[in-house]
Amino acid sequence: MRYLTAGESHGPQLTLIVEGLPSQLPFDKNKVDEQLSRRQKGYGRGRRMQIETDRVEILSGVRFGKTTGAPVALAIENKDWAKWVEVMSPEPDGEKAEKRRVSRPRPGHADLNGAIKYDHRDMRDVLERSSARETAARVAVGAVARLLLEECGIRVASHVVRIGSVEAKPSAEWRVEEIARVSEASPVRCLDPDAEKAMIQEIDQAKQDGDSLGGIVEVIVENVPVGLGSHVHWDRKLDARIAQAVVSINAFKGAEIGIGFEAGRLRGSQVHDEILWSEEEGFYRATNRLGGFEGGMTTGEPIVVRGVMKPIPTLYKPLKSVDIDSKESFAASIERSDNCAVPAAGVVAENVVAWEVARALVEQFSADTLQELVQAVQARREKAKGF
Ligand SMILES: Cc1cc2nc3c(=O)[nH]c(=O)nc-3n(C[C@H](O)[C@H](O)[C@H](O)COP(=O)(O)O)c2cc1C
Ligand SMILES: C=C(O[C@@H]1CC(C(=O)O)=C[C@@H](OP(=O)(O)O)[C@H]1O)C(=O)O
Repeated sequence: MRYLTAGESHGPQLTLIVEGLPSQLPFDKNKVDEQLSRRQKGYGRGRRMQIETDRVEILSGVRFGKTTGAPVALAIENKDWAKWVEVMSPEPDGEKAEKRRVSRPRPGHADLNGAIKYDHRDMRDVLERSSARETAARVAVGAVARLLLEECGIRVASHVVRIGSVEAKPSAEWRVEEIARVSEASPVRCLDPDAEKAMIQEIDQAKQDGDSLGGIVEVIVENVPVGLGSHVHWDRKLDARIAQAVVSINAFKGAEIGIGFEAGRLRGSQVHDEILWSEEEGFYRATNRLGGFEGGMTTGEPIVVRGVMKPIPTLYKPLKSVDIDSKESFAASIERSDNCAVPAAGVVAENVVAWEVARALVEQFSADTLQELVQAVQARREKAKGF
């Protein structure tokens, strides 16, 4: 499976194409819309999220509620476009756009590098596409992948484990359903009520100071069959693909699987998960410190992946930058921005991870139809249990 997204932040719409889905997959549009609406929430978001109501329009690949096997094309409207029609015009000589040219690059955003690379004197031509508005399209892609995962009994959830200086207490034994339910009820998508309060306070304080905040999110995937991904080639290692997917989210600077960087500090006996066996379960691990992966392949234990998001680059508190025309130093000023998007980004992370797991499934098993895939996954589970 593969996908493409297109669309500018203030253009008419985001467009996405998912290619390679099995046929006969029940396509519940409401479930896709639900993921989009989750991404719009979260404490710390700016005014744009009050303007948009993200929903998909199905353009192809679905008929009478099921996928046909053809590429699925979806569109998400940008309601804000109505105010940007002239500035975003594809016609030559946009006078209004010329007057509103962006010549002041924001430190930490794509503005300056993109302008130099693509030879744009109006950095709007960069920022429109580098905007995390695009993550709405990626969430829709992941939501489609989840329809498929659900049919295979695989569940995904996420929660926020850090915002700024506030860290949530670990929630070791929680199952995916509980994580999903509790995080959903929290404005910062956090499982620890004390940390939640402190996170909200820290976001408010940063906003008051004209500053922004980042944090860490954790994604958990449960009921994954053994042996997704492969040790035999670098680009088939599923843990590596997941890390790439997470770091590709706007403002994400790192990913770790299981205990991740902590593993560098500990001894082997404290890191590796002992292998056990029982009649009912077959092989299983006593612990899951390696986050569900050995040799780039799933162990059957939950996949646990964390991603770190840097603070939002657009700041009310001025940071020094240089105007690309006058070459004069200025202190950046802005109109509108999120000041913390970690809770929303957790939803993005959840969905990009879901996509990678679904892609691995379809790549590995016979999957022209949903039924073939479900049978193959079941067969793999039985094989692992009887091994
Ligand atoms: C959900 C989400 C919302 C974001 N909102 C903003 C925002 O309002 N303002 C901003 O400057 N950056 C925002 N960002 C981050 C920028 O998109 C990102 O920093 C930029 O594309 C540069 O890419 P890089 O940080 O990965 O280098 C957001 C990111 C995410 C994931
Ligand atoms: C539009 C979204 O996020 C945007 C991401 C973003 C950025 O620079 O990444 C900047 C802001 O854009 P605007 O200036 O239009 O308010 C955010 O609102 C979204 O998440 O759907």
